[in-house]
Amino acid sequence: MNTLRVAGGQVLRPDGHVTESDVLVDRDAGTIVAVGDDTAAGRTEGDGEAGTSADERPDADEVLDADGSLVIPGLVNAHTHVAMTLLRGYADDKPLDPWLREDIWPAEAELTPDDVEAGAELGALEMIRSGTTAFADMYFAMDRVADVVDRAGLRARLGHGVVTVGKDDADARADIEESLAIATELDGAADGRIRTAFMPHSLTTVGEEFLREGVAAARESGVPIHLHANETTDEVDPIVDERGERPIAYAAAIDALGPDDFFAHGVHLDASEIDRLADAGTAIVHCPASNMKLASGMAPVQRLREAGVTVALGTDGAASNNDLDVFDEMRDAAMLGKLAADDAAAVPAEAVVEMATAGGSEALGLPGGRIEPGAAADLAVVDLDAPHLTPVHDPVSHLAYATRGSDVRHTVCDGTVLMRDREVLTLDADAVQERAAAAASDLVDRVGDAA
Ligand SMILES: N[C@@H](CCSC[C@H]1O[C@@H](n2cnc3c(=O)[nH]cnc32)[C@H](O)[C@@H]1O)C(=O)O
Ligand SMILES: [Zn+2]
Repeated sequence: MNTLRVAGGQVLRPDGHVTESDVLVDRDAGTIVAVGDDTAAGRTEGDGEAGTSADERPDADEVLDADGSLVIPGLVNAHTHVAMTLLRGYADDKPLDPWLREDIWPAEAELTPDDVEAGAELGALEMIRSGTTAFADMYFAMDRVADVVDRAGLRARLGHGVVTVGKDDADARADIEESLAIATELDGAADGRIRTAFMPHSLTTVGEEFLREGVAAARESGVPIHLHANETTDEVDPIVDERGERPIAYAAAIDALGPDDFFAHGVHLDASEIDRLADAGTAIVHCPASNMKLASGMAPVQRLREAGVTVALGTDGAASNNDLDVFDEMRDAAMLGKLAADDAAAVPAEAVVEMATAGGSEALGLPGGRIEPGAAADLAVVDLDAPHLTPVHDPVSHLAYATRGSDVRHTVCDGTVLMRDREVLTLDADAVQERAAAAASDLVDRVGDAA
């Protein structure tokens, strides 16, 4: 067996407890084979090594030193538009609708596939650096994004975002076809690390007949559905006015509410919608930073979780966040969840850590999210040796409230080390940053010329 040992750290186990353990990984299979309790005998279960220091354990083909560190499942960013890193800080301080129409969509109209690739590379770099190993992406030029995911070594669920409002029937249909085609073509790419979804942008930006057609085709090929739902009152009210039903009821009526589907935001949900989501098994991806920045509102996270809805976390695009750091998202989710519930006990530390790990994997239907034998070897190793992480009364508290993405020292996905001692191995960090900055500056020039 070709092995990787993550040695000498404290490990976050699926039950939320932390133990001093090594994690042994089968690099070829990309899975965890053993998690040892470094108890009196100092042995690693299933591996039989004595409790010696990392350097003295020659049995593994590769060793990652996790001394003084916390080993956690790689984080899951369950909703983003990763190439929007190019638009980070481009347009701020506006509500969703004018922000999209006046600033973002005109800029995206000038984006080339090369730009999308440059932005996706920058996003991949940022995610690896901050311990994220899996993400869901809704954008365009997705073949380029898939290529970046493959090279970067990440895991992803990818889809082409469809918008039909303002388009004639032929263009609208072409956008739907593109999303369905991409979902078929890219599924299983990057040695199976890439899965796909049909991704209509939202229930208001895609017309009903197109939604029905696309969803029916997606169901036929077994492809899950991802869309923005109940993000703002501007989006909910017209559906209620025109149809006399809430958005989640509408989603159910067009067969878009299934157990493998995952909806972003879910800010403005009433009790009947929460029940419907729970009954259908559709997950909600909570994006607290984006919801605060665009003043969209506060998602009822505590109520969703109590109802049994799977809740994951997403950053949304870097233009509405403005970073891809899931540690920030955990803290924001906890803070905002308490404020929304008017209860400091709501959305506690364990809940946000679960949402960022197992909840994310479950929502996306991707492996990972748990450190246990047989699970995918997707890991982040957090360096606890920092003033803002001292002392360590409770590591889970630190993950939710004090850790930053820059505290991650190693990142592993599918058994491959993507970052070792803060050096990203799969991407040339300097080149990626330079290329993205140049692409963004050219883009702004082109948008200016087009205006
Ligand atoms: N094929 C579509 C592309 C849609 S991709 C997904 C879209 O979601 C947009 N987006 C980013 N953040 C948000 C958000 O918070 N809510 C709704 N849309 C967003 C993003 O800018 C992008 O235009 C077209 O022809 O325009
Ligand atoms: Zn979004």
